[in-house]
Amino acid sequence: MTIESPGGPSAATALLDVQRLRKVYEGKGRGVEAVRDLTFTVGAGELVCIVGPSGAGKTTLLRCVAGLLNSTSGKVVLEGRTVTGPPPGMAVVFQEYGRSLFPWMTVRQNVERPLKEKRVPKAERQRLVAEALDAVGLAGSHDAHPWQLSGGMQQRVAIARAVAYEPHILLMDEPFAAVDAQTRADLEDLVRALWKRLGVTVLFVTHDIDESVYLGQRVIVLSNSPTVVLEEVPIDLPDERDQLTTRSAARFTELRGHVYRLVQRAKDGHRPQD
Ligand SMILES: Nc1ncnc2c1ncn2[C@@H]1O[C@H](COP(=O)(O)OP(=O)(O)OP(=O)(O)O)[C@@H](O)[C@H]1O
Repeated sequence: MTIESPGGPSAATALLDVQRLRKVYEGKGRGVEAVRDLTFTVGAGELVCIVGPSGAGKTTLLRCVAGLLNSTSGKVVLEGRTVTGPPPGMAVVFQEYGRSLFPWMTVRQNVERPLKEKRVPKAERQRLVAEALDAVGLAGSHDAHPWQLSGGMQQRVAIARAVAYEPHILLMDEPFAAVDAQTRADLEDLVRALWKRLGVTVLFVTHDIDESVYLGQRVIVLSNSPTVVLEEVPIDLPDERDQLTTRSAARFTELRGHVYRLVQRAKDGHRPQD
């Protein structure tokens, strides 16, 4: 099987540029080196997935990219500016939708809240909220409260909230890990549809190899902690993807097998120079 050499834009043309990122958690007496040396770029409008074994430092990486955690060394540059706190052009969807939505607010109020903080005028806010809820298939649930919705619907609200904010880049940290398989498939297709429709750049972290190949234009495979990039795998599947045809294509199986073997080697402690 042929896998083309790593893709990815150059640092000069990248929307997101992660340079030699290192993160050591300082504990009592000793530090935990979660991320050793991560370098990669994401171009404007790309959909890139990150996979790696459990504990590989995926969440640590995403929190550094989102400006929620300071790195020990190296830097994250978004749209030409070094990230030192949550950047204005970024939205994040976390795995724990239950905790990310305010239970006392309606769906509409949850989606609207970041727009109020951004001081978007009322009429514009109403339009953005209605469009975002429509786009995720929740046009009829504006006045519901999160606790009245299923887990999958709650995650749709979290996605709508991120999309309404009109981010330049959307970070997603294992967003579908807690929903059932059928809902997960629907939400994967929703992410692809929104990405195409809105032209937003997406960085999607998952431990699910099939999901990374199905969603991504490129898959960045991380080594075991302390983490480095093991390989960047371009996903040369047709742009039109659907759960049945794409997942049963021979090329999907090849790519999935390739990423699977990389992750297995990562679990065994393989490093790029081995
Ligand atoms: N606050 C912290 N203090 C100390 N060590 C931490 C902290 N957060 C994470 N770690 C350690 O850093 C490493 C990477 O953790 P991280 O949660 O980023 O990995 P992950 O790839 O997201 O894991 P998973 O796939 O299981 O969610 C692990 O060894 C973890 O124990």
